[in-house]
Amino acid sequence: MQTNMRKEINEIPEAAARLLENSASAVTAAGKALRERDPQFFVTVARGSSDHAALFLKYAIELTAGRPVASLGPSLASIYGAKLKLGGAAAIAISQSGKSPDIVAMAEGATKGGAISIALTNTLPSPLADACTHSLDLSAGPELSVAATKSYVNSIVAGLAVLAEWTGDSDLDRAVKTLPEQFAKAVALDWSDLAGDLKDAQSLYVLGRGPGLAIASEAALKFKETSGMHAEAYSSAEVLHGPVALVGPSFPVIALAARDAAEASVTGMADSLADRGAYACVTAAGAKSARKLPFVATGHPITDALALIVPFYGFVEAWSRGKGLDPDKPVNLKKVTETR
Ligand SMILES: O=P(O)(O)OC[C@H]1O[C@](O)(CO)[C@@H](O)[C@@H]1O
Repeated sequence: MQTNMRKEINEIPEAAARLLENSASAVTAAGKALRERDPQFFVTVARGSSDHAALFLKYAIELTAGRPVASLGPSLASIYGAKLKLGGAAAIAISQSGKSPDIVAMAEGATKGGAISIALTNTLPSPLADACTHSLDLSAGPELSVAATKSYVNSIVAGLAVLAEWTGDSDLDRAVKTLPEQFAKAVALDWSDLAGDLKDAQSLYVLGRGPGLAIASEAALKFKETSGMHAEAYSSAEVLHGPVALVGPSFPVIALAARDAAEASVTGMADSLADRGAYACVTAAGAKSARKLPFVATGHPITDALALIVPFYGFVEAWSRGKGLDPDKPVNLKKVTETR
């Protein structure tokens, strides 16, 4: 019998298509509000997979719109009661459930502080949607597996749709609209060869750059959640500032290169680690020494990174089962994590 996680990975293409269809008017409204406000900077409010979606959108906004984006620690509002001055800013709050108290408190604080605030949530109505000036229904459908998959992908698709609408970036808009078909190709990719390569590892790094770092962060979290595998995400530049000392034959590296300006540097990093005797693999056709992982080239530098998570999800779900674990029920976790 298929796990819920596997079923939900298979649903990613249709969930993205449903989101794009259902959210058209909310995307238009949020884009219009951003054009009117012309925010000089953004803040994000999110935790876990949603925070990795926020990191992806941070790079996408900075690269596309040239506005800096900062991640807020929710304790600023929920514990410290800090009053942030966010006039002239926009806030993006992301949560599948829309109800973790600290996320809601921080989103409320951002709205009260003067930000135009956009909730990206799979649950409407929800306290998070109520706390924000705008909300978008992620339309991912019920997500029963504790490990988020389709809601993570749809959080990013929703944010990119708003970004394209706000900035009038027609290339990005076209790329977002083709995502359901790109995801359908990505669902069919097979990374199962990795299982044998990683079997002796106790720990590993997932590397990326730009939007790919957000995908690497999400992949590292999923290794921990579903497979009891210690994994950390690093920028392929940051890892050189110390952490690379741990890499070796039994401390592998998975490098997630997208077809963007960072492709050569991420691939070069994977090749140089492989040349030094480490196990390294990379999503790049031009890799010389690192093992090549298959990927879908979406034709747009930002959506290209997003498509990388789909075959990874498929791999990690199977790997978890192969270890005798249930990826739907990670140890010590519940579907809705409420923090304060
Ligand atoms: O101060 P808090 O609420 O514990 O949150 C800190 C965390 O919040 C984030 O900024 C967003 O989740 C993380 O990067 C950081 O670790």
